[in-house]
Amino acid sequence: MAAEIIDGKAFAADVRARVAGHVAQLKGQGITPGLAVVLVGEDPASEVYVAHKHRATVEVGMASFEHKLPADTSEADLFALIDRLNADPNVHGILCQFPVPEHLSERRTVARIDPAKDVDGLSVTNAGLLATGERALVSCTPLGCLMLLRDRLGDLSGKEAVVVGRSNLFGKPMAQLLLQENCTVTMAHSRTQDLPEVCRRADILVAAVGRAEMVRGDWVKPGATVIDVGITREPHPDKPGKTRLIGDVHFESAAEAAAAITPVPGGVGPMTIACLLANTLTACCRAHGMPEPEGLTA
Ligand SMILES: NC(=O)C1=CN([C@@H]2O[C@H](COP(=O)(O)OP(=O)(O)OC[C@H]3O[C@@H](n4cnc5c(N)ncnc54)[C@H](OP(=O)(O)O)[C@@H]3O)[C@@H](O)[C@H]2O)C=CC1
Ligand SMILES: Nc1nc(=O)c2c([nH]1)NC[C@@H]1CN(c3ccc(C(=O)N[C@@H](CCC(=O)O)C(=O)O)cc3)C=[N+]21
Repeated sequence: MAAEIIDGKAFAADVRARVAGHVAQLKGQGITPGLAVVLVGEDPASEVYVAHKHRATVEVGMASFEHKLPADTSEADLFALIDRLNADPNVHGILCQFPVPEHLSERRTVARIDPAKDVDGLSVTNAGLLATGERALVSCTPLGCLMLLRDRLGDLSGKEAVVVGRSNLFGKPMAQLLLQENCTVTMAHSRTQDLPEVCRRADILVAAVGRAEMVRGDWVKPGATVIDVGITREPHPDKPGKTRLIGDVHFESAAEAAAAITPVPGGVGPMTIACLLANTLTACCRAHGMPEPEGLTA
């Protein structure tokens, strides 16, 4: 294997430590950043993520507000909670865990959240601010990927970047961030013709599709940096009853060609939660008219 493995877990720990330092300072001034996480229904995977987020929030010294609502919660009741959180000065960030039950709409839910507290960066306002190059709250996973890329490559100007996947949560904001860094950006998706050939152009290859091991080693340009965002959970081949996580990239073969690659787990995933905390800190600083934390925004 040739590639260096990008340790997202260690990098995320560093981000969280930096966030904790800022939080301690703010607390000295009587301000405690607060994050509210809303979970509707009882999806087991979501429960695990929400528990992770709660622990990480408390660990950096922030206030964590967890709101678990039953699966049959009406839109009116969900919106009433969001309205209360929007108005609560102790809450600086609001995240509604997705997916929400069928009878609710993610789009309408996101639209209800005050854009200044939209730490997922999903609102039309934040997406528009990012696209026009203005100060936004940026979706946590792309922000985490950008931090890893800057750390590894420094200046990204002129690099060929290919983003596979075009979701509002990841692909689109990732492409916007790379464009802002002066990359030449290609967005690929399910209708892209000859995806392997498109991927082979990339100095920076980012895969966020949700198809286990789709990106093969011969899709990777020698020396490229490969960021694997995809997460597929499947039964563990050796441990009955257990599951394991698989990325969108076939790790062994891609690592032969790449100069650097993120693993799954331990790559992008931990950065998502670290950046959620960073965004909450950023939203808190903005709410109080204070300077933003350096190195923790886009
Ligand atoms: N590590 C982390 O923190 C996070 C991980 N994820 C993971 O990233 C993955 C993507 O998430 P998300 O963006 O929300 O997913 P979506 O399902 O919203 O989007 C998937 C994208 O992949 C494209 N796609 C599907 N099949 C193919 C194919 N055969 N070839 C090329 N492109 C294809 C789709 O194209 P089209 O638009 O044409 O349908 C779509 O744009 C998932 O595995 C998810 O679990 C997501 C968020 C955070
Ligand atoms: N409103 C909303 N915003 C999100 O950002 C959001 C969401 N809903 N719903 C679900 C997806 C998925 N997601 C992940 C977060 C952390 C890890 C993570 O920490 N992964 C670890 C492994 C964790 C494990 O072992 O299960 C890793 O890759 O190393 C993964 C995925 C955020 N999402």
